[in-house]
Amino acid sequence: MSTQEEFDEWAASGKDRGMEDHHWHTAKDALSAIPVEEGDVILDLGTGSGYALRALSQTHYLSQGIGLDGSPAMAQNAREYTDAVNVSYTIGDFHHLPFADESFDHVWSMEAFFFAEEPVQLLTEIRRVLRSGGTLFCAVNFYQESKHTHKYQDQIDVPMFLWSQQEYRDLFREAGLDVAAQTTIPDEEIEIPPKDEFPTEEWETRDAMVDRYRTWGTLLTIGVAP
Ligand SMILES: C[S@@+](CC[C@H](N)C(=O)[O-])C[C@H]1O[C@@H](n2cnc3c(N)ncnc32)[C@H](O)[C@@H]1O
Repeated sequence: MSTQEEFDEWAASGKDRGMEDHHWHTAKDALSAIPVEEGDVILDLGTGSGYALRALSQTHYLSQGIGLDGSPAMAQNAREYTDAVNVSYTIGDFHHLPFADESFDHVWSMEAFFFAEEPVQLLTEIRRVLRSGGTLFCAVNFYQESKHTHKYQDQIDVPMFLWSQQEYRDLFREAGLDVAAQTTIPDEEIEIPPKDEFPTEEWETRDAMVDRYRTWGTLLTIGVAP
């Protein structure tokens, strides 16, 4: 199955909203750290339900927010979830961004990066469309150190790449971005049952669940265009 087909199915079955609810636990902290200034233009790559731009447009005066997604069904759902005039959603492949050089102040991407077939090409494209001083906020929960997320690859029919924290930093730099910061954001909202309730349907042990959500949570790597 192609990535587009997979996510078209997710959008049709309402999983886009499920992802939004779940990702919001840590996305809200990461989004609030983006140094958005009045009139900024923001790009959301692999936008899914488009919630990140909806949230930013409610708290900041954006000149424009554009969400790009490879799944037409995801982009269509995202359009239907908002009537904000300065936010739009478009279909496209994030390896070939249909935007002019230096046209964005910030790029946001959550839980989408690891679907790239050519991650360095994706980063190079992001570097190209960012203005000098512009930022990339890249949030992922599927990464090398968070070993209890590795099983996610078995639950989805498209290949995902598994980088370490160091590899994210190295590849950002290889694409011409400075690394401003890297941090992990714990998911404090997910409820973790007491020890005697394990195993659950999804988790073998309580320790595994704590490791996944509280210890490693979401990896946020922040790049800056020089
Ligand atoms: C796991 S979802 C995350 C959606 C949203 N960012 C969130 O936090 O809920 C990954 C999204 O990336 C999109 N995607 C995957 N590969 C893509 C590509 N090559 N170009 C554009 N979008 C892509 C998928 O269609 C999907 O909507």
